[in-house]
Amino acid sequence: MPPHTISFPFCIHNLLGSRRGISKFRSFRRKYCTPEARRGAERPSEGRGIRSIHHRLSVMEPPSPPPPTTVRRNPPRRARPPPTPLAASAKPKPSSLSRLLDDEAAAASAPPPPPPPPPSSSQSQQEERLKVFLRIRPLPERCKPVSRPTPSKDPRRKQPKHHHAGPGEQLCCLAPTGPNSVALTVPRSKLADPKRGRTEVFDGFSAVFPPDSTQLDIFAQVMSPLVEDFLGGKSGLLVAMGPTGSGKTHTVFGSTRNPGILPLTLREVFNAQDQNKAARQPARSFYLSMFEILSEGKGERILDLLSDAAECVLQQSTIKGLEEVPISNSADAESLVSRGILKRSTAATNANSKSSRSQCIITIRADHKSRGRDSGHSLSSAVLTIADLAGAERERRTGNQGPRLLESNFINNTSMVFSLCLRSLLEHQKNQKKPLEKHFKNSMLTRYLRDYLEGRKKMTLILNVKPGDDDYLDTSFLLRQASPYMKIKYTTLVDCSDLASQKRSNASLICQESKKKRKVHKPEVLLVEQKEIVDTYSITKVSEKDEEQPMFLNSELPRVSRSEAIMTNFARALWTVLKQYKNKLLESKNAAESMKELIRDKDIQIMELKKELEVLNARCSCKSVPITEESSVNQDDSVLSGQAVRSLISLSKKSDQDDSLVAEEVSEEFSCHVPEKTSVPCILKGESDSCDASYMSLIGEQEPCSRGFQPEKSCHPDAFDPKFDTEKGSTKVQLQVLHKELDRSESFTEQTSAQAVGVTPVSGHSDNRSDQSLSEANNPESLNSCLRVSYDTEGARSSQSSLQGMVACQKKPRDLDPESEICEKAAAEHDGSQAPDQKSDRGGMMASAAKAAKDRSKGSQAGETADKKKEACADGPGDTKKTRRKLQPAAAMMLKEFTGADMAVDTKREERGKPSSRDGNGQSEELIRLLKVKGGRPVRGA
Ligand SMILES: Nc1ncnc2c1ncn2[C@@H]1O[C@H](COP(=O)(O)OP(=O)(O)OP(=O)(O)O)[C@@H](O)[C@H]1O
Repeated sequence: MPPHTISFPFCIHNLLGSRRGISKFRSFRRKYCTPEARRGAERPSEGRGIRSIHHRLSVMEPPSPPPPTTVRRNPPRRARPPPTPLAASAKPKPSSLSRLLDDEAAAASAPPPPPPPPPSSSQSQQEERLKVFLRIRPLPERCKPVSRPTPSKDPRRKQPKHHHAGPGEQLCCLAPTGPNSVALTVPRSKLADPKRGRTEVFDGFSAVFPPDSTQLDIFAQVMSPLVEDFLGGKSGLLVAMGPTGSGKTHTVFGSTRNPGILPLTLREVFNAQDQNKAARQPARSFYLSMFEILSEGKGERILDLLSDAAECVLQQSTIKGLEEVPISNSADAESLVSRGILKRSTAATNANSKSSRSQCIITIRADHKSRGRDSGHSLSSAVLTIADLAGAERERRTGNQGPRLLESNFINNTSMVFSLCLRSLLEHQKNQKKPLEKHFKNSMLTRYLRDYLEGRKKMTLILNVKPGDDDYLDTSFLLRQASPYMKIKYTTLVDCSDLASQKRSNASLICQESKKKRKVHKPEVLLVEQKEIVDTYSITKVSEKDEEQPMFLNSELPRVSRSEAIMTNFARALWTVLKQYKNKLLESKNAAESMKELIRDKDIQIMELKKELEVLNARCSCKSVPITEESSVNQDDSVLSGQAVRSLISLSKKSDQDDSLVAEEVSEEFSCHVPEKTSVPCILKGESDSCDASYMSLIGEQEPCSRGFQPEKSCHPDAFDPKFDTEKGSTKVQLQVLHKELDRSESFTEQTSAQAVGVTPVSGHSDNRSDQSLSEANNPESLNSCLRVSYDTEGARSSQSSLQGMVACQKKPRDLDPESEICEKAAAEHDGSQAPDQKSDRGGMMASAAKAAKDRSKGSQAGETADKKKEACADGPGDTKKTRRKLQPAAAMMLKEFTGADMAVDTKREERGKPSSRDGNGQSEELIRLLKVKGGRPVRGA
């Protein structure tokens, strides 16, 4: 009995030899042991006791090693049988004879079976999957390959002993197990338990090329279908992937003696071209471009390998600045490629003596010229792309350092991004709810190959692997990574590979989608709409074509939605900016409106002032001023002015001490206008005083006329203090007075002319000397002379005698002018009371008016006087020219001087940033202007 069939307690009982144990043992043996075992157990040689146990243990077989684990990846699926109907399955099984009879009868009566339906194009397209080929590179010659025995499936079979590689030998970890599968065995050194082997079988490849495969074999199976599609107008891509030194470059470019896929493709293409020419089919023109994507430091760069031009720029999936060289035969094309290979950046690493440091991409573009010309449709061109990627590297194996290490990082990153893109596509296809991740954005290579990586164009992968034990990790990683890609389906391939037309079709989709949404968000997509109109116009033909491709449209929806989102965001941003501009416009519009209103108000004010002025003019012209002077027109100016000044000085001497002080200030101020370089400075001081007085008397005379003031109140000389101007409205009054003066001058001239013809003007004050003197002062000629004294040095010289008289008058005013005393008395009598008699003494009226003005502006005069003095003094030297000008009519000149000084003061105040008191209501300037215009009018008789 085999010992392993007996449990331990029974052995003990057997050994003990007890009856009970023996009986139990026998019953157990009868029950569980085989007859052979029973016979063996009953053998006489195998007695009882310890000796028999030892014997039994010695004959026990040694334990066999555990069977190796085999993992199958991508096993081919078997088709399930169609489910049988329940009724049929419920029937009792017929006998074999009856079955035969039934079959014969059915074959005779049944119609012939319909032929299997041919696979439709859509079905075949749906079935089309990403082709993944595997090429196993031969081991280097120095390494003698040692084949590892394939693991036996029978666990009972004795497993062969592990073969240890001798010197110069290398074990292979990868071996093809069929046309589409390989077995990857974990090397012993990598096994956690050396006694347990582990093998992975990768199945489902389009083809597995063993190490002894030739380049032609590869081309025939891998590249030929792509070339056929390309010549048929379809784009295609072949990507060579694999770890460094696995033979990617060898596979793509080959060598002179052993040309790779690219030279063979070029030969194939031009062979087909020759055949087309022979068959007189429309010829195509081909263009070749070759560039590399490399990393020098941080960023990625694109370099054209066929031209000396430096860098190219990647814009979406188009490379700007890339030269496409037209090729007419394979030899030229191959030499071009050879030159490009020489330019490609390579470096020696521990893993490969000529390791590629960049991703190299070669494109062959076929232009269908004749088709475009004849039909008038846009040209379509197919592009065949071959990409030789730089192999993933392990730092430990390559021993890279410094810039090489940076290159390694770039290469590995690009490989990873490429793999992620395919992985995402696969997962998206498995589960449509999973979005297609935008991994392509993370590298230039994937951005360029976006259409292929998102399943819109056909791609083929060729995995290059090294079979050595040392390369197990690289090989395992690549196989695990890439074997799922063969499940990627091509359901929606783009027929037309023309990038421009594809973009247009995308635009048309955006247009259609936006049109739908426009109903909902009308104002938001207003700007987008305009853009879309242009797009729609330019893509009419394409949209017609799109209607015939519902499948394509379905696949484009995610992309379109993304583009739409971008456009919507753009439109929103634009809308916000426009809103802001609109608000600004409204603000400025409101500001303009308010300004307009302000201007309108000002205009109204000006108009009112004008009207007021006209009314005053009319009133003044109605009231004729008594002019008692009969022949003073013909008298000497100096005499007249002397009389006038005399009378005024007498008035001023009658005023109180404060008034005289103010008058002194005023005289000082006016004297400041006198040029310093005058020849008679000592006289001018007194002259100016007298002139001021006369000037004030003139204005004072007019004031009751124009404003109805009481004559008793106007007898104060301060009434004509220039500082009175600072008060609001005073300017208006003064200028009105001046204006009246102008009118008076005119009327006086008229009267004078009338006197000359014998007409004596009627005046109630003709017998009054004071009035006479005032009327003399009112005379333009006398004024003229007075001003001549004040402002014109030449005039002062000419009338020196009269000035001397004026100074004398100033010294003894009371003696010289007793009339002034009377005036003063009258003023004192009527001071503070209302005496509307306009025919009363004008000197008293002036004095009272001046006093009232003085009281009003006394506080503000002190500061103002100082300012004015400064300003006037500053203007003094500049007034030299003024003093030398020709004599003008007194009123005009006075007005000019007055307004000019005011204007100067105002201008300076404005310059100092202080608002002018005269411009408090903005009317002074306008009035001055008007009066200037009025003053500039030629005075009759002047
Ligand atoms: N199938 C092959 N038959 C003969 N020699 C090969 C084969 N594959 C590769 N080789 C040789 O192996 C060496 C490395 O190959 P290759 O440069 O093509 O590797 P690679 O994958 O392009 O490496 P890398 O990614 O570093 O550029 C070359 O000398 C090449 O001749």
